[in-house]
Amino acid sequence: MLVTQTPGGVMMKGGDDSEPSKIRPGTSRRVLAFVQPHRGTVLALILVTLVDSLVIVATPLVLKEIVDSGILKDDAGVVVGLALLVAGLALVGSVTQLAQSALSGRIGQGVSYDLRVQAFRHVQRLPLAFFTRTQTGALSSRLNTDVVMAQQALTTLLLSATGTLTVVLVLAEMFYLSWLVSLIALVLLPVFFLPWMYIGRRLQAHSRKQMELHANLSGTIHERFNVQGAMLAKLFGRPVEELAKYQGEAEKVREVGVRLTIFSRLAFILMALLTALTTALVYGVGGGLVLDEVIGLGTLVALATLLGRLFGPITQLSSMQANALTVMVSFDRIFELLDIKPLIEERPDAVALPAPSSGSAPEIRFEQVSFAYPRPEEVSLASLETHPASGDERGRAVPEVLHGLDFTVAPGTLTALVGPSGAGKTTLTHLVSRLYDVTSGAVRIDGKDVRDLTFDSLRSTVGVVAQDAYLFHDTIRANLAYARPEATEEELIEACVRARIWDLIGSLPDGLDTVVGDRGFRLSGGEKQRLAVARLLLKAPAIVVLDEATAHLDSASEAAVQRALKTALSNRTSLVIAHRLSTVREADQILVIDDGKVRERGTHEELLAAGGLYTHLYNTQFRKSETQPPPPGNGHREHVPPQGPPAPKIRTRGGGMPGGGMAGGMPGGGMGGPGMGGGGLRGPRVRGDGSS
Ligand SMILES: Nc1ncnc2c1ncn2[C@@H]1O[C@H](COP(=O)(O)OP(=O)(O)OP(=O)(O)O)[C@@H](O)[C@H]1O
Repeated sequence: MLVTQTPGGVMMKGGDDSEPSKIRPGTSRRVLAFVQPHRGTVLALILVTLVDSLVIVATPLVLKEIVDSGILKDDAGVVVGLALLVAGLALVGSVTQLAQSALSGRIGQGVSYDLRVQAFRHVQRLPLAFFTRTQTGALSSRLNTDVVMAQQALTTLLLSATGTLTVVLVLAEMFYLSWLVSLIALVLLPVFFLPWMYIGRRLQAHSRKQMELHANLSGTIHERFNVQGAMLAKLFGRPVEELAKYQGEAEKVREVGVRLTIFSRLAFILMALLTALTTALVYGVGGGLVLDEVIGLGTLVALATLLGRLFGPITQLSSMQANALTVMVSFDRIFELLDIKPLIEERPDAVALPAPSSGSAPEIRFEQVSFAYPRPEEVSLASLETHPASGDERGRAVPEVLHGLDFTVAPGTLTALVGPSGAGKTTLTHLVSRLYDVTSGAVRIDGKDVRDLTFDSLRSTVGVVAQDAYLFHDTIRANLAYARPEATEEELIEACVRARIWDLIGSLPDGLDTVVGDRGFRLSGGEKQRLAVARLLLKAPAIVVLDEATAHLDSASEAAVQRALKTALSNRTSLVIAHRLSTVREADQILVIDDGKVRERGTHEELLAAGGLYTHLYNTQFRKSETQPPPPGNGHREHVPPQGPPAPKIRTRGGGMPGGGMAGGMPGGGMGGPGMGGGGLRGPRVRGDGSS
């Protein structure tokens, strides 16, 4: 282990094939803070080691007495009595050794548990921007490999530190018995010490390398063999090249594994050889001293026994420095993660948003909102990015994506966002749920800046349905209950009925207990979105942010999704990134976003009449999204009522009836199916519907 002092800390290089790591100042203090809660166990470990060391030094003394006072004096009683004592000491020694392992394990595992939990809690608090830059494999390696390394090195370090006590006591006893034989016994130690140090370093470097390689392998498997990765690889991948790359990595694992085995065995052989050679030397020289009657036979036996207990702890001492540095490096890599400041935090004086009174919905207000995505160095670690932002990028100013947005979404109304790709629509919606915070200006809900609200109240007020709904690899029930764990079976079913997905779930052999597959891939796009709507309905937020699916669903599925969404949006304030004509026609307000600004605003008719960017978008995008009448439902798809002529646009106030029957959640009712107007998202609005 090469250690260099640098102005900013200590550099450690663990061998040719391991990267040098810089330990930042203050790391040892932080490591000690983690050990501090376990100081009682550390004390117990020291006490147990003391008992063990006493047993180790007592046994040779008893053996000496067996020889000198028993065997040489022909006293069978002494021989038997002392032999029983040796057996008793051996038993005590076994118990203390077991206790030593248990205690050092408890400390090491306890510290790694604290570290793991603290790191997980911290990563949970990091903003979305962190996850957009970080490679999951690198993060999981930091949370697993480094924690394991820290734990293993800390456990070994504790054992070797307490082992010092044994070395001191054994050496003291050896010199007390015969300083001459003891000196001779230690003569070979320096010869073996250097190879030992070398082997220790290689062992450590190789085991670190092996952990990194395993992390790489599991990263590759995770990326290539999740359902989306597998699909991409099947469609575009080059299996031969990919296999060759994997083989290359697996080969490195094999090579490092072989070297690890050889070096571990070498360490063992070296130690056995040293003990054997020293024993030979001690008997050779000590035997002569016995013949010359300088020392007694019992003393020689005691010395030879002590030798066997000396080299183990000495070997551990030789790797103490390396272990201490591994502890520091591993901890420091986790501290680095813990030191990323969560950009988006709940203020200490945050207030809960009062729940809207029944039948009312909150207002959303964007007040001169400008936004730039955070700079890489504010949100992530270069070492966790697959292709770390270059030094240039990390220092550079980031361009503003949204500029001075100023608009209001009135309570209970639907605002549709339209605009060219990359205009900033998704970014804008992220500011409502605080996935990002504004750079200047404010987003307010019922007059309150979202940054002043508690996370809990914001989460329960704002519900989001993304374009590609994410589902955990779990049962439908677990995925739904994620929104509201306390939901009853009846509530789950009701949400599914209202989201137009119960027909499907009810027809599955396992019903709600069906596993949806990785990321919900066993469901169609439309089914997944309806499941996401059911999840939203269970959560029952007062504000809905929705990104309409652009993917082409078949028309029956499309109709079902539209009607599910209609239920989801009724009586709620909604901000919808619109991709369908039916949605923009139904919207109370359309905001045309272009280059991060609101270019035009108004209703569908007003904007068409103005003949600006909206008219262009209408001609190029929305007209195309008009859906054809759906075919009759089948098997998995729910029944869709026959399509009538496009229904006139119906506006209702105060929960009026026409066409808005969907809000009640009854399948099949509604505004005459999907398509222009009739398939719109609007259910009955309670208030604030100000259009003609
Ligand atoms: N995480 C991010 N970090 C940095 N820039 C981003 C990030 N996400 C989006 N951008 C940039 O912000 C701008 C607005 O993107 P946004 O996704 O909001 O557009 P959009 O209008 O929703 O587009 P689309 O309709 O194609 O989804 C784009 O220039 C995009 O490249």
